[in-house]
Amino acid sequence: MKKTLMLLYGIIAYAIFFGTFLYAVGFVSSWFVPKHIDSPPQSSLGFALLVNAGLLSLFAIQHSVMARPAFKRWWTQFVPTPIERSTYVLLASLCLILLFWQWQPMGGVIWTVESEGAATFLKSLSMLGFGIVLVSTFLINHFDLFGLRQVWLNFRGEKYTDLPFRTPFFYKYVRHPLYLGFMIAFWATPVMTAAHLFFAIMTTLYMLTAIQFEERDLVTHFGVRYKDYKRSAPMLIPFTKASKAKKADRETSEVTV
Ligand SMILES: C[S@@+](CC[C@H](N)C(=O)[O-])C[C@H]1O[C@@H](n2cnc3c(N)ncnc32)[C@H](O)[C@@H]1O
Repeated sequence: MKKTLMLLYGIIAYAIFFGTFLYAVGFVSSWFVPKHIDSPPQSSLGFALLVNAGLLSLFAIQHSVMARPAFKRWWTQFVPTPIERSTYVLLASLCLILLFWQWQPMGGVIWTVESEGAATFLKSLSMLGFGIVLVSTFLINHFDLFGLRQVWLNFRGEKYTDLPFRTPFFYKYVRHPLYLGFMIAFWATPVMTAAHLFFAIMTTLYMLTAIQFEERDLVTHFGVRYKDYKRSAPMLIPFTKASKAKKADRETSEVTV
């Protein structure tokens, strides 16, 4: 019974996540959804900046703090391990739903691309970005990232096994294709408003920070394989050299010699 309830919880959390992801596409692209990033402004610029910064920070803190191994060790004293990831996914979705609901549009256009061809190109690029995000989750393991694998294994009475280190497809070219996909999706727009620009800057800064924490954990978890990967694949921009990692490595070996 308990296992069935956990499976149900995982499925509901996943469904809420998936709906939130679809809404996010509409929210950022100002398509189809009742409230989007550039809905008509209702408050002063100062108030809007304050509220939006708060909403984005809440998501960033939830997403980063709850993903750290130390937090997970502490938290699983209270939350059963099989539903830890589903709960993380559910809380992240709730933070995003709050953001969509309370977002304060700002008005003010920073740039507009007049050419119809260029505008279509930018819109398509943004969709491609979201596509890269979705494909990347499947390259790592979509059902594990969103908690379904954990509740399914638990339901079947099977032991959870950690995901192996993998570098399929996009991961051969960059170490963080999922974040790169989001950056493309958020920056590629024919009409860049103040609200959209603020969203793009804040989320990009957040992802650049999150990468630092994530890579520290990945080096601890995968050891030398991830260190080698940092030397061979660039962080975000394909076909650039992973020079920073090389330099850091050189400095480490100079210190240890
Ligand atoms: C939300 S995903 C983002 C992955 C990556 N930062 C990206 O942008 O594509 C985060 C999870 O992916 C896992 N992960 C990241 N790179 C990986 C790799 N090369 N092989 C296996 N798991 C990986 C980490 O354990 C982390 O829990």
